[in-house]
Amino acid sequence: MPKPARPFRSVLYIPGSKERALEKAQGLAADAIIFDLEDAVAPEEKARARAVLAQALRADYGPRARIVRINGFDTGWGREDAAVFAGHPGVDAVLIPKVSTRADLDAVAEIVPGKPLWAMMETALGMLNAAAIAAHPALQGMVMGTNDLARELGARTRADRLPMMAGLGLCLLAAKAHDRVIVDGVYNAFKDDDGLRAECEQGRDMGFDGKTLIHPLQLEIANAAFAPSEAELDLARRQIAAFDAALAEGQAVAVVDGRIVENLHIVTAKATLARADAIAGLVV
Ligand SMILES: CC(C)(COP(=O)(O)OP(=O)(O)OC[C@H]1O[C@@H](n2cnc3c(N)ncnc32)[C@H](O)[C@@H]1OP(=O)(O)O)[C@@H](O)C(=O)NCCC(=O)NCCSC(=O)C[C@H](O)C(=O)O
Ligand SMILES: [Mg+2]
Repeated sequence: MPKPARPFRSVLYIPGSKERALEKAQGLAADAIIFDLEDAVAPEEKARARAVLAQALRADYGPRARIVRINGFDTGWGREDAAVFAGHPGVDAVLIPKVSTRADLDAVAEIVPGKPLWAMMETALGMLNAAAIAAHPALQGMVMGTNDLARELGARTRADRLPMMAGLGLCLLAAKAHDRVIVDGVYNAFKDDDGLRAECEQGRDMGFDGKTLIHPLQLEIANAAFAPSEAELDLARRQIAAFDAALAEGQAVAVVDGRIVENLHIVTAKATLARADAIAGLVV
């Protein structure tokens, strides 16, 4: 499934059972919303949340991408979740939790034919199978589930996320190799702005498209971190101008700010400008 050109800087989870939050999200500056039926919904609330969400998704969420996280097929709810949202016009994609193998995607694709699939990458086996998962023809995006991954690894929370690096790296490589969207895991301390900012910057440096979030307070920081900065845009424009001038003189290399600029840097520069245009095109 080709990667959409739209931005995914901020991807906000909303429990499918919380009517007030579902309504509030129609006015929030999130690039995408994950409507959650899995971990954020208590077992006794699962059936009600499914019905509430099916109704809520008839509302206008504007340009925000609408992704429904269903329960796993190893639970009593997953298949019914998939069936209810398969043909729902308010659903852009279905997110499958704890994807470990390509067969996990096949099972859901059978019930939601034609709907783009997203995969929660949060099991040790999923990390090892990331390339095969990313190659699935129905897959559009990957979401890091760093809480579940930490649990499986028995890892401790560290500000530098060292225990996560192998998994994050494997999934990034897989997503990039197959041109899929990939968004980073959540930052649990939702009132800690400095911690969130640092983790967003780290994710941006690594190449993630954006970050999953759990609270509206986190939107502004993620939107800023995953958008090109003014300095990046200025550099991109100057690189393109300098390279065009070099080409006009029969040269394949220009120099900007003491660094060489070749065709491959122009690809990045143009992608930076395109990302800014896509963000500007969002009216939220
Ligand atoms: C974390 C929360 C439980 C906090 O809830 P609450 O105490 O109600 O927050 P506030 O009072 O500060 O809320 C202020 C207003 O904002 C709205 N709100 C809160 N959260 C959201 C949200 N996520 N989306 C939209 N709107 C939201 C409230 O309704 C208030 O509105 P108003 O009444 O107008 O003032 C809560 O934020 C929450 O439930 N967050 C989501 C938790 C969640 O989805 N968890 C599951 C995903 S994380 C995960 O599973 C990752 C992965 O799988 C892994 O393994 O890592
Ligand atoms: Mg999880």
